[in-house]
Amino acid sequence: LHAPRTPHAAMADWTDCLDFGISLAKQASEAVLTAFNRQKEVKLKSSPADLVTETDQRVEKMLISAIRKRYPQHRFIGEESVAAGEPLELTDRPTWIIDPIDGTVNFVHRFPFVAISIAFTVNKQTEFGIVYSCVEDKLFHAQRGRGAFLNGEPLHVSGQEDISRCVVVTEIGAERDDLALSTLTSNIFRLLKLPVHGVRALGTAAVDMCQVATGGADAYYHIGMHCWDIAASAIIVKEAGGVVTDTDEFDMMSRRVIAASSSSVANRISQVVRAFPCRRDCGGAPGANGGAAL
Ligand SMILES: O=P(O)(O)O[C@H]1[C@H](O)[C@@H](O)[C@H](O)[C@H](O)[C@@H]1O
Ligand SMILES: [Mg+2]
Ligand SMILES: [Mg+2]
Repeated sequence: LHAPRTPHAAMADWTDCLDFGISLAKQASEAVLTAFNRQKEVKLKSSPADLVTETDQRVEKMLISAIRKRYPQHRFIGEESVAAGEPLELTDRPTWIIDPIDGTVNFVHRFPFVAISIAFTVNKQTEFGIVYSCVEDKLFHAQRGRGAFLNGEPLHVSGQEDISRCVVVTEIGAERDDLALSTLTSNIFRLLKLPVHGVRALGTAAVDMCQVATGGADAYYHIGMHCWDIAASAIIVKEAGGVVTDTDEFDMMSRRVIAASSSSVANRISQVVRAFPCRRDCGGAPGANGGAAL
C-alpha cells in the first residue's frame, strides 16, 4: 500500500527542493517589498474584491521559470497561471502549488500582511510548505515528518481544547453575493455567541493559518479559498501538531478547510460553521454542501 506509486516517489528526501524553494521565496519577497510602497496597476478577477497586480504575475513567472530550469519534469499550479487559463490539475507528478502574493488586497492597500506561499506535492501528498510573510520577515516552513518552523525555531500549536477559550481566525474572501456573505457573517455571529475569545482576519489565508501553528491562534476556518492559499500552511499546521480537516479528510481542492489546535476544537467549529456551494478547484464531484454544516 505504501510502495511509491510512481518512480519519483522513491526519492524519499525532497530537502533539495525545499532549500531551493526557501531561497526563491526570499528572492520573491524582495520583489514584493520593492513594489509594496509603489503605485500599483490593479486588475479585477472574480469579483470587485479579487485583485491582481503586475507584481503578482511577475513574481509567479519568476518562481515558475526558476523552478522549471532546475527541475524540468516538475508540474505547477500557480494562482495567476490558472487565472490566465492554465489547467488546474493535481497529478502524482512532483507539483509546486504557488500563490505569489497571498493578500493582494493588503498589498494594494499597503496593509502589512502579504505572503509568498509555496507547497510541494508528490503523489498528491504534500512534502513541504513554505509561507514567507514579507513585511514581518517571518519565514514559516515545514517538511513532512520533520516538524514546523518559524525563522528556524520549532513551532507548536496551543493545544487548546475548549472552544470558549479560543481565538479563531478566518477570512471573508472575495465573494460578494448575498448567499456567501450571509453564510460567512452568520458563521462569525454564531462563533462569537458561543462565545469564543475572539475572531481575527489578517487578509491572507496563508498567514492566518500559520498563526494556528504558532499557538497565537487556536483555530482557522475558511470557505471559498483556493488550494494555493492554504496548501503550504496546511502542512505547517499539521507538522506543528495541529489538526487540518474539513467535514472529514482534508481535501485541499474542496475550497473548505478547518485547521485547529485539537480535534475537539475542530469538531466544535465544524458543528457551528456552515459552508456555501463552491466549485471544487479540481477532481472529485462538483462542490456540494449548499449551506450544510462543514
Ligand atoms: O488572492 P490572494 O492570493 O490575495 O488570496 C486571498 C483571497 O483572494 C481572499 O479571497 C481570501 O480571503 C484570502 O485573503 C486569501 O489570502
Ligand atoms: Mg491567496
Ligand atoms: Mg495570490
